[in-house]
Amino acid sequence: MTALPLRLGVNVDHVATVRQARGVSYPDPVEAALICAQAGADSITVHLREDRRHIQDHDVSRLLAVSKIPTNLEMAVTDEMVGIACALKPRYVCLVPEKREERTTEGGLDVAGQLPRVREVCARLTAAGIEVSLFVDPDPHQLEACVASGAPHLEIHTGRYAEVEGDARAEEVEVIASFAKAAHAAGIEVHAGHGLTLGNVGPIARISEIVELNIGHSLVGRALMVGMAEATREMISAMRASRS
Ligand SMILES: CC(=O)[C@@H](O)[C@H](O)COP(=O)(O)O
Ligand SMILES: NCC(=O)COP(=O)(O)O
Repeated sequence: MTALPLRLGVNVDHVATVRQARGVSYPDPVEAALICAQAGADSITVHLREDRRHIQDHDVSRLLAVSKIPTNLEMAVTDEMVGIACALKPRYVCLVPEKREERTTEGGLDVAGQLPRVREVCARLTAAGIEVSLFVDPDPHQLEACVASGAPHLEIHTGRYAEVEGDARAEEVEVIASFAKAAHAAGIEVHAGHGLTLGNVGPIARISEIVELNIGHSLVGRALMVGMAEATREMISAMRASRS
């Protein structure tokens, strides 16, 4: 299959993590988002966690007011978050699982285990004009449920891929590639993200059915060394080099 274009969504959560460490007003994730857009990012991801450990409600509103590229709001499947999304109307919402005590998102959303609820939330968000994505592990059982949910997009959780090495990593690429192919064949737009870095993005960027990567922690870390614009440009180059 001819490779579809590959977009970069930059997740600016951890710019806010540095700000929240001191409870001050800087660094500003919205300012970072504008720099990423200028450097070629296609969208901005922010994860409004229930515990508000990094991104705050006002960050999402300010981002939506000033960003010229789409916002992808990651959020848990709760009534509070659905209310916020329906009021703010980002272009995209990605439904993710959340545990208060976790350091980061540990797995994909169990869509199959709560299909009626996910379907109802997808319908409410869609009625508000929002395109919904589901953050899932590359498990065929979850794909069936994603199709049944009515969500037009899904994002493959690449956390396991990022954690393992050697043969296990090569196997994980196979699992992700066949899941992406099946999801694309089922008419779902396929995204991927979590734990991706300049060093490991290549094999994932090479999967032709994946059209968007959402990358945050490693890119923000790299930006401490080279700046947000350069870190964004470096990632776009690495993605394009693997795609061609
Ligand atoms: C859902 C996901 O994979 C990322 O957005 C990640 O959750 C970033 O936020 P945290 O680092 O707070 O987990
Ligand atoms: N959905 C994944 C994301 O937005 C970024 O994850 P990470 O690069 O911060 O691990």
